[in-house]
Amino acid sequence: MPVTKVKTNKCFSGHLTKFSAHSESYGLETKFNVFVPEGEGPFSVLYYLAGLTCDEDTGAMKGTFESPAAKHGIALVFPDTSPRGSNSPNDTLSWDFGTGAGFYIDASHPSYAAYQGYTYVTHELPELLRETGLALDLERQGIMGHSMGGHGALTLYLKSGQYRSCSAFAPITNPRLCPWGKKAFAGYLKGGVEEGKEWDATELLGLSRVKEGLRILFDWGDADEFYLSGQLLPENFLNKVKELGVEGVQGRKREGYDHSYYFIMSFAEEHVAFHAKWLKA
Ligand SMILES: N[C@@H](CCC(=O)N[C@@H](CSC=O)C(=O)NCC(=O)O)C(=O)O
Repeated sequence: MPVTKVKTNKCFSGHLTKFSAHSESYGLETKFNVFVPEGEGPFSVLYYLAGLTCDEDTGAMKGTFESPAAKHGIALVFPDTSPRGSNSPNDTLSWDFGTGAGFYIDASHPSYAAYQGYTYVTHELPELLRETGLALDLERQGIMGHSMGGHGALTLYLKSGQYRSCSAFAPITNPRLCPWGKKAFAGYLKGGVEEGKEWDATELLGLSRVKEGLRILFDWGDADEFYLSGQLLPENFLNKVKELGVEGVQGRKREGYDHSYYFIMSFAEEHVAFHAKWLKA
C-alpha cells in the first residue's frame, strides 16, 4: 500500500513530515508524523505514543521532543492513538473509550475488530516507515509515551521485546485495576478485564524475559489529577518490580507537576537523552 506525504515542515534543521497510509491492521486510513534530523543517517527511531483524546499531532506539536532528538541524531515517530471512522459501538460517545482511546491493544471482541493498535505499532508501522524511503535504522528502536500512551509504551516494550529502551510520562501502569483500563478492557476484550492481564504492564513484569533486566524510565507528578484519582497506580508497578527483583527500572515522583504537556516538556530532554544512551550504544 502506498504511503502518501501530506506535508513537511522544517524543524530544528531537520524535517517533520506527516504521512497518510491505508492500515491493514485497522482496515482504515491512518496518519503518522516522522521527525528526521539533519544529516545522512540512518537514524535510530524513537516512537511517541500519545494519550486519551490525542492524535498524531499532539506529541509532535506539544511535547518539545524535536530539539533534543535533533541534538542526539534520533528520528521520532508519532502515530495516531486509535483507528478513526470504524463505526464500532460507542466509538465517539466518550473521551476515554473508542476514537482517540485505542489503548494500543489488539481487541479480541468482534465489535472492535478495527482496534488492533499493538499489531499496527509493532509490526505494520515499521513497514510503512520503510516505504517512506526515509533514512531510518529500524534495527534500533525505542518507545515512549504519555498516560494511555505510557501504558502503550510499557506494554509494547515488555510484550514485543523489539525496543531497546522504554520511557513514559505519567503512565497508566496497572490498567486492569483502574477505571480507564477496566472500561477499555471490558469493551475491547472478549474476556473482559480478566483477559486484560495480557495487556497490563504490572502483570507483564512476570514474563520470563524480564528477568534479564529492563531499560525503563518513567516520571509522574504528585499533583497529577489522574494519579490522585487512582488511574495511574505507579506504586503498584514499582512494588512489583521490587517484589520480583527486576533490574533496570527507574520511576520518579516529581513534586508539584500535573498531567499536562507542561509536565512532559519539563522532562522531554531527559527522556530523549535516556533513549539516546541505548539507541546509539
Ligand atoms: N477530558 C479531557 C481530558 C483528556 C486528557 O487529559 N487527555 C490527556 C491524556 S490523559 C491519558 O491518556 C492529554 O494528553 N490531553 C491532550 C493535551 O493536550 O493535554 C479532555 O477531553 O480534554
